[in-house]
Amino acid sequence: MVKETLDAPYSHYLFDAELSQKIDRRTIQEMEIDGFTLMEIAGSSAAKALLEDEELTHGVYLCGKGNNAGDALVVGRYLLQHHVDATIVFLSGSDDLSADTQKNLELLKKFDSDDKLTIFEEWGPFNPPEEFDFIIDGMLGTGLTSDVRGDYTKAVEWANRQPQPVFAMDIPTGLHADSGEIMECAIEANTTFTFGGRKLGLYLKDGPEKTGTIHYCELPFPNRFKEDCNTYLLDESWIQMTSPTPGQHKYNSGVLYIIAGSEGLTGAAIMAAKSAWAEGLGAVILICPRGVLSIYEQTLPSIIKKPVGSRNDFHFKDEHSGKVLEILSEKEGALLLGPGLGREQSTVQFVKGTLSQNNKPTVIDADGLWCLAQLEHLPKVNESEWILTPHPGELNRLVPNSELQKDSRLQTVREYAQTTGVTVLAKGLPGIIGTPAGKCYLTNYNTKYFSRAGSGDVLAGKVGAYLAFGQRPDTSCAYGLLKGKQKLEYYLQHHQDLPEPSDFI
Ligand SMILES: NC(=O)C1=CN([C@@H]2O[C@H](COP(=O)(O)OP(=O)(O)OC[C@H]3O[C@@H](n4cnc5c(N)ncnc54)[C@H](O)[C@@H]3O)[C@@H](O)[C@H]2O)[C@@H](O)CC1
Ligand SMILES: [K+]
Repeated sequence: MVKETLDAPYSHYLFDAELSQKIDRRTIQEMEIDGFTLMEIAGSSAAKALLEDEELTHGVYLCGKGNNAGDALVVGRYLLQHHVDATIVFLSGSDDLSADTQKNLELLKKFDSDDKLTIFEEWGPFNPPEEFDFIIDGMLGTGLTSDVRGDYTKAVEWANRQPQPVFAMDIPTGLHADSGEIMECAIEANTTFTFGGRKLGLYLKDGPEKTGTIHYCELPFPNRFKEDCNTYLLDESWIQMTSPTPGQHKYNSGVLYIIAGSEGLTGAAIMAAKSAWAEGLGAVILICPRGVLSIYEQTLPSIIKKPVGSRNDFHFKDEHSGKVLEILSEKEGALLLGPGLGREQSTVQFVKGTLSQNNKPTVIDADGLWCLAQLEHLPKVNESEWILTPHPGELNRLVPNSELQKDSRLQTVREYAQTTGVTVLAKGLPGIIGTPAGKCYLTNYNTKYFSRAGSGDVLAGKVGAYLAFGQRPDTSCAYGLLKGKQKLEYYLQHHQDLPEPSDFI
């Protein structure tokens, strides 16, 4: 199986406000495409999409005084040409608009030949038209620098109360473009048209609750200006999962060793093993304490079982490391360690002893992560490739001082992956993959279904399977996440109730 790379298309690059502004500036200066032209392209693409999808008759345009308002005015002009009335409300007056926005206001007035345009210079006297069928949010975009206050708050609250759909320019007003944080209040958009590059804040924290459908509109930014970007959106539009070609001998198509399970926690090992096996591996080899072997004999007929220790061993102990390393050395392949290991001190020592002499590409999940958090250093052989799959609580335990960075899970994941040289798959909304090279990939779907006990074991099994097929760590994480999404969507299409973790296998 050819190793895939995770090269996102430019449409899936995620920009923070600084990068957006920098690329705008460079395009204007070095490409000599002026800001007015960029605004024209932004607004006209949003207008075109609106005209294709909606039957519109009258819009209320809420405008600030920056370029975000300019985008809204361009939309207004195009729609006016299609006989859609416009009521414009300026929240900070129209005296000191940005230059391109001012120019667009003049232009809009010239296009109004039959009194289809009404303008309010401030919020106070604004009187909504008797009938209107949509609202355009052009109040604040990437230029938001502080909490939303005063008339802006009133306008946001008014818009959110209306039954009519709200279409946001670039990013819903009040949502921070970098963090996805709500700055006191934020527009709840039905659709967000995001220009030139998707804004990070659309996908982080409160973002997904506020944006509605995200519509990306391209601007003529040269690709080379985007190379500073190091965060990308992961979705199935650009990652086609290649299925493995089964090898001639069954061990040719991938071997995954699993070190998991202890008394009372054998379910985790069973879920992980079944999940990995379902991906079509040549062999899944479950290494277990001999005391729990009989449970697996009954439940995992297709899985090879390799017990260690005595019949009285119900969890992994320090002294099992030697035998386990011997088993691991028998075949090429990958390793998944962690689900259901338990938290005995002797297990922590076992994990340390085993990992410090293991060269296999390795996924570490659940109790495996708990054990790592008890150790002063990661017991990692220098060149070995590791994937850690923490949920938010596990991430906090793993990363020293992560309290300080609690506000930015993205930053925590990026820094941890870079400084430790491991790939991190952080579960949560969004799911984040962080690579040793400092790149991050975000998911854009709701992962709440995966937080039920058992789902993490299934995900770890999938990620381990792709690693065993020879995929790179970042690609293995992406495949695991997207496989989960596919299974979830299929389940929700065919059932009324919530999926069980086993439905993701
Ligand atoms: N060439 C460009 O720069 C392009 C910019 N575009 C649009 O322009 C936007 C960025 O424009 P700007 O940089 O002018 O910024 P904005 O239009 O987002 O807002 C900036 C203005 O809002 C004020 N402001 C900031 N925080 C506030 C708050 N909490 N309450 C009230 N007022 C506040 C600022 O003082 C400033 O006057 C993008 O989001 C995008 O919509 C697009 O037209 C594409 C091209
Ligand atoms: K906006």
